[in-house]
Amino acid sequence: MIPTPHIEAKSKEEIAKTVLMPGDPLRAKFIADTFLEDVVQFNGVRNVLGYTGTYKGRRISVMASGMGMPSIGIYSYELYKFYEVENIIRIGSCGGYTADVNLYDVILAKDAWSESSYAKVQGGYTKDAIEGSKELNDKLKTYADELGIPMHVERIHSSDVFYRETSDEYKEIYSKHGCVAVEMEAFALFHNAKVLGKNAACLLTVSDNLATHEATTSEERQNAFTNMMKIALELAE
Ligand SMILES: O=P(O)(O)O[C@H]1O[C@H](CO)[C@@H](O)[C@H]1O
Ligand SMILES: O=c1cc[nH]c(=O)[nH]1
Repeated sequence: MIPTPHIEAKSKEEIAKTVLMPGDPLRAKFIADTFLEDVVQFNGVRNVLGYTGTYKGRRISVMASGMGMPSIGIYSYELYKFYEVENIIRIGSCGGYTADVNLYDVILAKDAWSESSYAKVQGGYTKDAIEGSKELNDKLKTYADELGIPMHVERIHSSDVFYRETSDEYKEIYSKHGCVAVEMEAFALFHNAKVLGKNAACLLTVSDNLATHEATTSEERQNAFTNMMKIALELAE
């Protein structure tokens, strides 16, 4: 089924086997403009921009996921299943749940904990946490070391809700479940990879902190999170 309802690339050859996936389409464009050569845009449907190019002479793609699990659920499923993509690395922003993670720190998700029904509804998976790919995570740890970029390797929270009516639940999610930060997509991405026999990882940059109330601007969230991008780009083949 190519093209798919949400991706207009006409053949699987237009997309590399490894895809970096930020939530923000303009972060995808920023990565293509800043780091890639010989860039070809393969998707513009709904302005969910996707590009393939080379990094240090090696091929890689970058495409946005949109925000939330339903959205990354669609894009990652179509990339894995119909375009035969093997590896998707989410590169997102996150909110810290503890003062131990500072603005701009990079976090590699060991696993994602969630209250979401995504995995149960999609494939009958009833546990509340899913691990990222060990193979991808080992490579990402090596690249972070080689680049001299410090990285936390921790459990994260994938939430369906950005704005909650009460503001203190994060304290229990941190103390009871061990999640050091919150984002909105990794649990669904890890689930899709698991059911389709593919690989997924998630690198995050701390954009704000619920414990300390510090925050970056929307412009910084789009353009300034380059450390996680450089680590992930090393996966180009
Ligand atoms: O910066 P991105 O990758 O979009 O990730 C985070 O930012 C969005 C919320 O502002 C959610 O998508 C969340 O997961
Ligand atoms: O999902 C997210 C992302 C960044 N910051 C948050 O508080 N939540």
